[in-house]
Amino acid sequence: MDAHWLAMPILQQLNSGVLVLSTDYGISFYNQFIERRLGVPLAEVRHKSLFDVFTDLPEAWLKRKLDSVIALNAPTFSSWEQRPYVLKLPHLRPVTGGSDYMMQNCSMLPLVHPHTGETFICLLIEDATDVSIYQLELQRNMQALQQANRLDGLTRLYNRSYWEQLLHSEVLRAKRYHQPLSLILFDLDKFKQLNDDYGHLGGDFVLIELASFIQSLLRESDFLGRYGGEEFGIILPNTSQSGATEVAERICRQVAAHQLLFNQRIIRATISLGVAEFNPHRHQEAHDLLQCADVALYVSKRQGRNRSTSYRDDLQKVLQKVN
Ligand SMILES: Nc1nc2c(ncn2[C@@H]2O[C@H](COP(=O)(O)OP(=O)(O)OP(=O)(O)O)[C@@H](O)[C@H]2O)c(=O)[nH]1
Repeated sequence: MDAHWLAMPILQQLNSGVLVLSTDYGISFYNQFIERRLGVPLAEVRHKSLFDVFTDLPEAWLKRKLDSVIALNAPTFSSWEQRPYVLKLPHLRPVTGGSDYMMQNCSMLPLVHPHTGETFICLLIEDATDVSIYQLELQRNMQALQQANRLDGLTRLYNRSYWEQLLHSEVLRAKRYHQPLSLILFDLDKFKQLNDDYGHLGGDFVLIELASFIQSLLRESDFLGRYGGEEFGIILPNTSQSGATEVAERICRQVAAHQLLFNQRIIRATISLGVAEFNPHRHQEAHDLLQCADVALYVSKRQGRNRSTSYRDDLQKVLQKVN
């Protein structure tokens, strides 16, 4: 069977765009897929330059691509992920949730006329709008899920496992670049009593409010996380022990002065804090730093609470005295 008569109807019905160019970028043909979206009949633009008919074409990039198709006599491809579209065409969908223009995969193929030997370039335009929308939606969901996995459900601070990962990375960074790194651990004082006085909801309220209050006192480069029930940690990159001690004392004062209103009752909470600096000569890993901050926090508790203690080697002796 002679199949030539099939070509044109199929070309016109295709659910992809077909655009044929001469080597000087003149339009020789486009099918109905492109004609419908462009809104210009082919007869009006035949032989006109592609760059005069389609606005906003990436001219330099596209000319390089088209010239290479001719020079190498080999096809080339551009995906929507590299460049959202080549031809600026509407996507004809009522709702996309994304761009107003059709996302495109575009193949560029060399063609040679069988009788005249003349060379042409064919652009095959595949509508990738649906795929791009699903993919972007998927990426957004993945990011939201990843973010949710990192956060503590009650306070929306970093949860323990993610905060520990951050601490681990910061310890590696401090070791590698010889930068100071400090850690503050703090714990709400007499929180059991607070829960008894105001109920578990009152306790939760205090945790949520103090988390956001303390977050507001920190630099954006510090990492505040919920370490346990009413215990929290702050990683302070690029901060020496004296700097971290100042931060801890300021937080301690401001928390004690902060009034929380719960069910028309004023709650005053205090915290105890322990500060330690990473010491690359004595600490192997994050765990060693955590231990020092924990000892300092313990001393704050034993010495009466609502205070901050900086780690020193003789703290163990201090503890023995207090005990
Ligand atoms: N409301 C509430 N309470 C919590 C949460 N997590 C832990 N707690 C409570 O926090 C209290 C901690 O009590 P303790 O470890 O005895 O310490 P404390 O009463 O704060 O005493 P000190 O730490 O010695 O000042 C316990 O009663 C826990 O039930 C939470 O998410 N919400």
